Amino acid sequence: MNVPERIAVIGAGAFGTALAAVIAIEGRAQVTLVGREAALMADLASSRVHEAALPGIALPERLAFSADLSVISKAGIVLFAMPSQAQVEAARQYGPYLSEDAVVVTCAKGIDRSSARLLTDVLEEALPNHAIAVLSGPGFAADIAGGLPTAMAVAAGEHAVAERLARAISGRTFRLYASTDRTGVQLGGALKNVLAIACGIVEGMGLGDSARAALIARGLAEMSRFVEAMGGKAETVSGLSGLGDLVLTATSHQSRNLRFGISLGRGEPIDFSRGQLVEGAFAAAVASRLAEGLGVRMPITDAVAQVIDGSLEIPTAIEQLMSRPITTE
Ligand SMILES: NC(=O)C1=CN([C@@H]2O[C@H](COP(=O)(O)OP(=O)(O)OC[C@H]3O[C@@H](n4cnc5c(N)ncnc54)[C@H](OP(=O)(O)O)[C@@H]3O)[C@@H](O)[C@H]2O)C=CC1
Ligand SMILES: O=C(CO)COP(=O)(O)O
Repeated sequence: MNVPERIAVIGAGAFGTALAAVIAIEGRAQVTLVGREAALMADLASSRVHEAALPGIALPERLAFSADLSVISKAGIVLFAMPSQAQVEAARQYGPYLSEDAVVVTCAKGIDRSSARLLTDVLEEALPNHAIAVLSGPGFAADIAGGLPTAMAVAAGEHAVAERLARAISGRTFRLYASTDRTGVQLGGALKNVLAIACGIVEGMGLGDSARAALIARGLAEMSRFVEAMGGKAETVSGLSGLGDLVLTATSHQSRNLRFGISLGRGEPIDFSRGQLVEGAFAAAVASRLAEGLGVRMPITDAVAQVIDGSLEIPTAIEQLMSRPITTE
């Protein structure tokens, strides 16, 4: 008889809670959602609803909640579901509690800003004795937790590890595809957020759906160039964590990145105090800098980075994008 996997999901925000819930509901793995606020975890255990992160969605009875870090040491699979810029700190905080053979899976969509390195690289350096994987792809936390059909990719250095993760985490409504392209899978998630901001700007300015489609197609082209230059595979970009997530995030108002772009395009003040995480606002500048160093053209990402840092006005950005030299596709 197979022993059920023990899985710890660290980070009790929208995505961590959704992942923990969708894995727990299958009953094949023992899942604990680990948050850093003991009072919240106790409340979740009794109410079975995370009103702040996933309002109105019932969390399964089988899901355990804890703020006690010792539960991490019982897990063979540990998901890091906190934002990108908190992942390095998380490795420091939770590394000492990991069991010897635990696989760590980053579920964030971004690039480490302070080091300008991939999340899997910084995690590997911080946790050298652990296999580091990445889970990314199209899927809003509310859809996943609500039991709507969703599919994502999980990539590890070794195919057997990626397959083990895909089997342990997938269920009837949430399906994972195994990959060994960690670079492609994580950059797909990081870059689609930047492109979703660009699509939001276009929507906020009322430039039309044709402009959005052009941005998606040209954005995908620059994403492919960048992923290949960083050592990933162009074919990953045409999969779930590339085209799939780009189409979702660039078109759905559920996306925080798209909504952020819409506010920029309308010239509305941006209120970060509402606690809305906009990963693309962090990734734009670092991707743009990395691309420049690699000699890769990323005009849309560059423009988003400059609009966010205030060095480029939106009308000028659009004029620049439209007046680039005529080239082949
Ligand atoms: N929401 C979604 O639909 C999806 C999100 N993602 C990705 O998942 C990541 C997280 O996003 P999301 O869940 O939406 O964000 P939220 O803002 O909803 O939640 C982030 C959570 O991370 C917690 N956190 C931050 N730092 C730490 C830490 N050091 N240790 C433990 N917990 C920590 C926060 O805790 P506290 O409240 O205590 O600050 C908060 O609960 C992002 O990279 C996002 O791109 C991926 C797919 C879908
Ligand atoms: O990554 C997501 C869906 O796949 C969530 O997108 P936002 O972070 O823009 O809300």
